[in-house]
Amino acid sequence: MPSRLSDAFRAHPVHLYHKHLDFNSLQELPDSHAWAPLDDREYPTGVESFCSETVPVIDLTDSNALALIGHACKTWGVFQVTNHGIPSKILVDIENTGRSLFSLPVQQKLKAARSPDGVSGYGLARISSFFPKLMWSEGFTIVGSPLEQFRQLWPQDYGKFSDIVGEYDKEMKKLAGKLMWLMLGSLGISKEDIKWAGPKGEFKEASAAFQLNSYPACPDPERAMGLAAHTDSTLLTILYQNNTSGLQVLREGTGWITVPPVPGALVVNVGDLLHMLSNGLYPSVMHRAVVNRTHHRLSIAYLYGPPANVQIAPLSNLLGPSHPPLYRPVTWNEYLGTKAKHFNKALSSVRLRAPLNGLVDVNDHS
Ligand SMILES: C=C1C[C@]23C[C@@]1(O)CC[C@H]2[C@@]12CCC[C@@](C)(C(=O)O1)[C@H]2[C@@H]3C(=O)O
Ligand SMILES: O=C(O)CCC(=O)C(=O)O
Ligand SMILES: [Fe+2]
Repeated sequence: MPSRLSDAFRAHPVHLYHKHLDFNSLQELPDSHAWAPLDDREYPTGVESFCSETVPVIDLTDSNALALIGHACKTWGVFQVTNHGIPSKILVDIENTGRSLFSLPVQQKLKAARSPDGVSGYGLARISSFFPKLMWSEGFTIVGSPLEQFRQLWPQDYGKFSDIVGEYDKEMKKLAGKLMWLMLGSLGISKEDIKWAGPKGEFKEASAAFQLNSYPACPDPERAMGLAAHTDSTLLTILYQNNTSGLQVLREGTGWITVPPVPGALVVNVGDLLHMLSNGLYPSVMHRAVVNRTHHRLSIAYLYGPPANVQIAPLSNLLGPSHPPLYRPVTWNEYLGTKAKHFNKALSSVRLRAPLNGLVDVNDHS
C-alpha cells in the first residue's frame, strides 16, 4: 500500500510531554519556558527605521506576477500575496475555528492530543524535542479529515468546524496549485516536466497538512519563543496570520525581519522540497515566531507537498555540466523522517555536493 502523509512519523515517534500549561493563568514566565534573552530579536535598535528591506507583497492579478514571484523566491524565499482569490469569509471562518479550538479547556484539548508516532492532533510543535526549553505556543495539526478529533473537541459542533476546514482545504489546494505553476514557470518549467502534477497539471494527488498555531500574550516576551527557527519541509507553505505580528524571516546580512500582517494578504514561503527541486535556486527560508506582551496571535499554515511517496529530485531542465544535481531524490515521507531525526540539518543530510560555483548555499542549514 502506498504510504500516506499520516504515516510519516511511524518510524520516528517523538514523546513530547503534552500536558499543557494554562498560558492565560500565568503572571510570570516559568523557567521551563525561559529562553536566553534573544539579542537577535530583530535587527539592532536604530537600524529598524533605516532598514528599507521588506518582504515583497505581490498582487496575483499583476500581469508581471510570474517574474515578481521568481525574483522573490530567489532573493527572499518568502513573499506575501494579495488578490489571491480566497474569499475573506473563509479566512474569517478559519480564524474563528482556531480561536474556538484554542480557547477550549486544556483537558478538552488533550482529548485530541497527537500521539507520539502520529501527525494529526493537539500538542507542542514536533520540533520542541530539539530544544531544552518549551515554546510559548500550542498547535493543532490536521492531515486528512479532522472529523474524529473534532468530535472529541466539540461533541455538538464538530460537523460545522469540519466543514470549515474542508472549505479552507479546497480553496488552499487551488491556490497552492496556482502558486506552484507561477514558481515553476518562473524557472522555465512547464506542465510536461512534472509528471505527478497529472495530465492537466492540477496537482490532484498533492498532499497537505494544516498547522493551527496559537501564541498567547506573554508576561515576558523578550525571554520567550513562540516557534523556534526552522524551515518547512514542504514545497511551499501558505500562512494566514491574524492582525498581530510575530512571524520573522532570516535575511542574510541583515538578520531577523518581521513579516507584518497585511490585511487580506497571505504569506507564501519556499520549503525544503522546492529548494531541492530547484537545485538550490529557490532557497527555503528560515523563519520563527516571536510573541508579545499584550496580544494573542493566531496563525494557520497550509503545508503543501507532493504525493507522500513520489521521489523529489532536482529538475533535469535545471541541470547541466556546470549545474550537477545538488540533492539526492527523496519522497516527502522519507524527508519528514529525516527532518524528525536531523531537524535543521535535514537538508544538508540529503545534499550530494556543494554548488560548483563554490558559493555556500546560505539556506542549506548545515
Ligand atoms: C507535514 C508536516 C510539516 C510539519 C510536520 C508535518 O507533519 C505537520 C506539521 C508541520 C510543522 C508545522 C510547525 C513547524 C514544523 C517544523 C513542525 O514541527 O510541524 C512543521 C513540519 C515541517 O515542515 O517539517
Ligand atoms: O506562526 C507563524 O507565523 C509561523 C508558523 C510556522 O512557521 C509553521 O506553522 O510552520
Ligand atoms: Fe514554518
